[in-house]
Amino acid sequence: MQTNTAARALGEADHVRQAFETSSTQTKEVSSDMTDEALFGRVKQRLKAQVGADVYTSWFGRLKLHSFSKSVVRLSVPTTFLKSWITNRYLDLITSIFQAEEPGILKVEILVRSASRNPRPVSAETSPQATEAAPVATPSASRQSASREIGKIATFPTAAASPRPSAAAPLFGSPLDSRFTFDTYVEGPSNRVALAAARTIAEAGAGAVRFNPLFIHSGVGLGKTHLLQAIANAAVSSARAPRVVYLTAEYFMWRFATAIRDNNALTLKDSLRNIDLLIIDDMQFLQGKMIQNEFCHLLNTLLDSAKQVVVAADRAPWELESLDPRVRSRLQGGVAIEMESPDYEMRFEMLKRRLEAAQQEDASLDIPVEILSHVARNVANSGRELEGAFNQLLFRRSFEPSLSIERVDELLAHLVGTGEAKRVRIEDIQRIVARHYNVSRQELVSNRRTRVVVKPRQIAMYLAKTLTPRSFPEIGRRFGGRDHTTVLHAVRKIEDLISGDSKLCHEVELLKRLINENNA
Ligand SMILES: Nc1ncnc2c1ncn2[C@@H]1O[C@H](COP(=O)(O)OP(=O)(O)OP(=O)(O)O)[C@@H](O)[C@H]1O
Repeated sequence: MQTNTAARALGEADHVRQAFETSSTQTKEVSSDMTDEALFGRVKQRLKAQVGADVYTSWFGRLKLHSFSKSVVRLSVPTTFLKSWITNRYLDLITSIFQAEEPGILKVEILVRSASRNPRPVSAETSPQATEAAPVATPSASRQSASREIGKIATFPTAAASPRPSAAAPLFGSPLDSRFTFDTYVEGPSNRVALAAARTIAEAGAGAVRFNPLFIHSGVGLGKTHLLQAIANAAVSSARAPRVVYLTAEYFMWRFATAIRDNNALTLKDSLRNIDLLIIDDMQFLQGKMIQNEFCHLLNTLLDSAKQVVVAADRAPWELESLDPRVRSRLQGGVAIEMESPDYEMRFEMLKRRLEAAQQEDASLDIPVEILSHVARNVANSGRELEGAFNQLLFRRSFEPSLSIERVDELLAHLVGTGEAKRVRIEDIQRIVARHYNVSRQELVSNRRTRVVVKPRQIAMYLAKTLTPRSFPEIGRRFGGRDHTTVLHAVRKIEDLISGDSKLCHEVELLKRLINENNA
């Protein structure tokens, strides 16, 4: 019985399995005489012919070829939103076009450009040896380096960074990084509620379920993994010794696909049902009908037997459109908490703590407080960028002992450039759209429902979603306290209109240009 199920599952989960076997799969090599760009050019032509010029311009105009290795093609786009939009709606089509052009291609991946351009710098704190000691078989390094997982040291060890394993380990799953604890987590207004919920769960005894599931969401690099691992680290080292499993969604998929292939899915399912605390990171990456089905069963079993589940993703549960509706609905049944960007005080504190940790290993290390403060003021996007800035400074100071503020600016220009000052702001979008349609910004965020205001408002919401990393609820708040479903509706409506109305499509493209120029 298990064999039959597994055989069926194997067929359905094939794409997942293949994704994780890039290094060992015997696949036909892509012909060497074919230039990658030429192939990509042909794929774009076919794609345009299939979806029409307007849709193509709206969604694929900024699609670029990132890399081409054996059977995997990686494409890049500038925003997470575009990535998820294209992945959810067009990835199958793009894959089939690539395969029609070149049958050796097994998989197409979409990456977010900024993440692939700025891999996390090698930390002074990481040891190269540790990268050799991956505790479990892992997906190929090439997949990791190309994915948004860059810098996620606590999940899959990569060549760029590796975790410091915890002394206490969870049952199985992704390794925990011992540095990701509540003690090293900086608290502030943007994460206070999430942190309180996380502490409560880590401290609760078995069965003392409070918020179930707890769903934490935020933009990239804002501390979700750190918080999730802090829960796991605290729980596994507590006297109660609950059975804890921490997994990224990708690791969950890989474990399942491997278990199905090896005919031991039942054992895996049994071991997962017998736990006290399940923590899943990067939920947005859970794919595949069969795998989602298995996840749904697991979720139901754990929730129904009052076992705690904690999930994190880069967006709210109701925005996880690629998820099976049953999974989404169970995830929505708990408590969802959004974390926002850290403020200056939090950023300064994060840098200070990093310096203190580095000084414990080398007391001679020092970075003047005015430089820390300057960096905290200017590198404003995320904890990950701050970490990159800090490592850069530490590295530089070993051979440039007296760094001036100007030199710091020079060294960190790439990070400052992506900071809040240069990021597209919702206020600018509202101002530019309002001016274009001859309405006031106040009207855009007001309750007025006349046609002359509704359409520009919907366009502004659509642009806010496509040009900024803000979530639907956050955009709703910035548009006069509207509900997230109103924003979702506006984005869908404008997308539909654009695909059938070339005049509107040009208008929106023009607005995008104006906003980007304003921001240049
Ligand atoms: N509040 C915080 N206190 C201390 N460190 C933080 C905090 N927030 C983020 N960081 C640090 O920033 C880096 C990135 O954080 P983390 O990987 O947890 O982000 P994430 O939200 O999971 O990112 P992604 O969306 O890419 O999965 C980590 O080194 C983490 O320790």
